Amino acid sequence: MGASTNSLELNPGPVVDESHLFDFVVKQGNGVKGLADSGLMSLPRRYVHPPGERIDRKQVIDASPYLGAPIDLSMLEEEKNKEKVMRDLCGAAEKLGFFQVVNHGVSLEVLERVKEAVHGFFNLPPEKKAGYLKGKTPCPNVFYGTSFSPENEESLEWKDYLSLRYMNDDEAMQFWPLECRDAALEYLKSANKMIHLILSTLLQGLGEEVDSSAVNLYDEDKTVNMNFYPICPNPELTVGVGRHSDLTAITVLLQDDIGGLFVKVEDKGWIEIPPVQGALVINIGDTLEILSNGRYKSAEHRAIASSTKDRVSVPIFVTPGPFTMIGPLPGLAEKDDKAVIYRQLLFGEYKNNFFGASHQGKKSLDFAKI
Ligand SMILES: O=C(O)CCC(=O)C(=O)O
Ligand SMILES: [Fe+2]
Repeated sequence: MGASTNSLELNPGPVVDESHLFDFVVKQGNGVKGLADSGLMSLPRRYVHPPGERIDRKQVIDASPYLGAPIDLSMLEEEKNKEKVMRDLCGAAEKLGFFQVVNHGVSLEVLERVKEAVHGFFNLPPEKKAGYLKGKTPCPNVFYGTSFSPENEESLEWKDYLSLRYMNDDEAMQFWPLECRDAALEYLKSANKMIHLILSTLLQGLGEEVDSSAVNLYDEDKTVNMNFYPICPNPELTVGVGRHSDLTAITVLLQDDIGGLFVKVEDKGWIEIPPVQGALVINIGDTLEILSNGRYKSAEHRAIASSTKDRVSVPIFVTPGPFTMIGPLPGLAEKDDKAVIYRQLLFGEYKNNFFGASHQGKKSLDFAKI
């Protein structure tokens, strides 16, 4: 390893100089990948999370009572099966807020290519990735980073990411890193139809007051994130991504075959979403919980790194544009015989608040509560 990529003196052991570590990982852009590559034997203290925040696999409960079989989306096009599939999708959104889908229109080849592209980008030399750090990146919709909000976090997360917000083809062709550009665009474009279909189905499930064309408002903005969780010396002491809910309407998540994604079942415990070859994970985000006045659940989830392999995941975050108002849809509270629990606010306000704090479970939703 050259001196330029490893300015950190890594004595194996849990304590390394704190400010030097932060500079090396966050500011210089070496990321946790840089730490992992430096031959670290044990987890630096800054990555150790309090015991209650760690994922103890022994405490994970059986998923089968809560997570159904992957839903076959092609059946939405068959008259005789349509009603049942709609009920399955809306039921999963109401109960767990997480489900898996198959026959979703994104081919296996596209899924494989995008996972490979994540490895391609994160295996670049650190100085190349650092060119995309916030403050250096030539395009504000394309940035590379580590953890979630390092400046606001007591304990850091064992994850690097590249965020690609789609505005138009010209911008993507010019600014998305070559190592992953085409694969990410192909993935996003082939997922668009499915995203629209799932969101319209979920909005229709909220009742006839909802005009299904409203879906265009809520899937206007899409960001592909490439998450990279390098091999970790002590994954049981840290988190890859801490307990959080997404700010989205829905998130489409591709995970690789390593596993390590956990979802909270309220009052019961945590289940693991098992990797299923060719399936995509869909989860409800805060926006849809707010629009549905709490009927659909934005589920708390988290992920863990592996001690033997680099793990990748590729979420597509589907959100309204910043100037779209979000709030419980008209008539819904009366229909569900419930009080109105969320206020009306601009999605942009919600987003600013969301990214201004560290991951703390579903606390993000408090900002929209009445
Ligand atoms: O890596 C995963 O499986 C989950 C990632 C995630 O929750 C996120 O990026 O919001
Ligand atoms: Fe998430």
